[in-house]
Amino acid sequence: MIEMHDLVVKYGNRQVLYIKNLTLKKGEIVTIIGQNGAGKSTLQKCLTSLTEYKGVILIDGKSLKELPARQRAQKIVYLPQAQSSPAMQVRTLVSHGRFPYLGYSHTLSVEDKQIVEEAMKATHVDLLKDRFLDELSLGERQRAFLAMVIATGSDYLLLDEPGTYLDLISQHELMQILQSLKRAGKGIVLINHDLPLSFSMSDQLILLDQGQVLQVEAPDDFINHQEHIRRIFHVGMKKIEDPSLLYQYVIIQ
Ligand SMILES: Nc1ncnc2c1ncn2[C@@H]1O[C@H](COP(=O)(O)OP(=O)(O)OP(=O)(O)O)[C@@H](O)[C@H]1O
Repeated sequence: MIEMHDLVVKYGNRQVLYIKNLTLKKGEIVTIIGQNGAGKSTLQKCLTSLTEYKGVILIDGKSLKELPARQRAQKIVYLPQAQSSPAMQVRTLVSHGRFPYLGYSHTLSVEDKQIVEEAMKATHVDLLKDRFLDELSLGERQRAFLAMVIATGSDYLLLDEPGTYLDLISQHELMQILQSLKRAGKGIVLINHDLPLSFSMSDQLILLDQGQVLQVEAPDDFINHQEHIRRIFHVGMKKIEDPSLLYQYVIIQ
């Protein structure tokens, strides 16, 4: 479980995040929604110590600030929205996911190699493993970074718009991968601007506005209390229980 108490982030004198209390659980997909600049990425960055913060973040009962880097990396991994493309092959990038587990020799064990292979298969980059990242399409590169994140085996995966650049089929496959990681007990924390998708695949939604949590509820409860959604996004949401629909939630006027 990730617990946050009195979390404050300031850039200069400007406070961009204040969270009184918030809990994220394992075995759930939680999506952070909100307008541009609401503080979604800042919240994810705090959880991996990429941004300085005041307050308390506990990961499975241990203070994030006191967790050694290696243990932190085994617990929690963050995939930002935009990545650079280091001059390396796909297989090398994905192997980096195993770094927190390597000994002094920095060599991958048979098990590490198997985990890397499985992660590449899951995101369909196994056929691209010898290719260099800067020679890949944006969607192929995104899938390679997702494979690296999966290869970490971390308990919590923080993904900022993981579907960016993915075609429709790859997006759908990504959702299935995330659902299976959730079933395996991982805590998945997403940022997503696609409301129907966020509502359809999440156990909980966190609505952020101007750096503060306005609402934390399951999608069906958001449907029943959607004043904040309407004010912020100027649209409403509706659930349509039709099994032929890919997403059971749609945007309405
Ligand atoms: N390094 C920084 N220095 C100063 N201000 C920053 C910095 N990073 C973010 N901010 C500001 O903090 C606020 C929250 O930014 P954040 O990136 O968390 O928003 P977001 O909800 O993820 O937005 P988006 O949907 O556009 O990605 C914004 O007002 C942004 O301008």
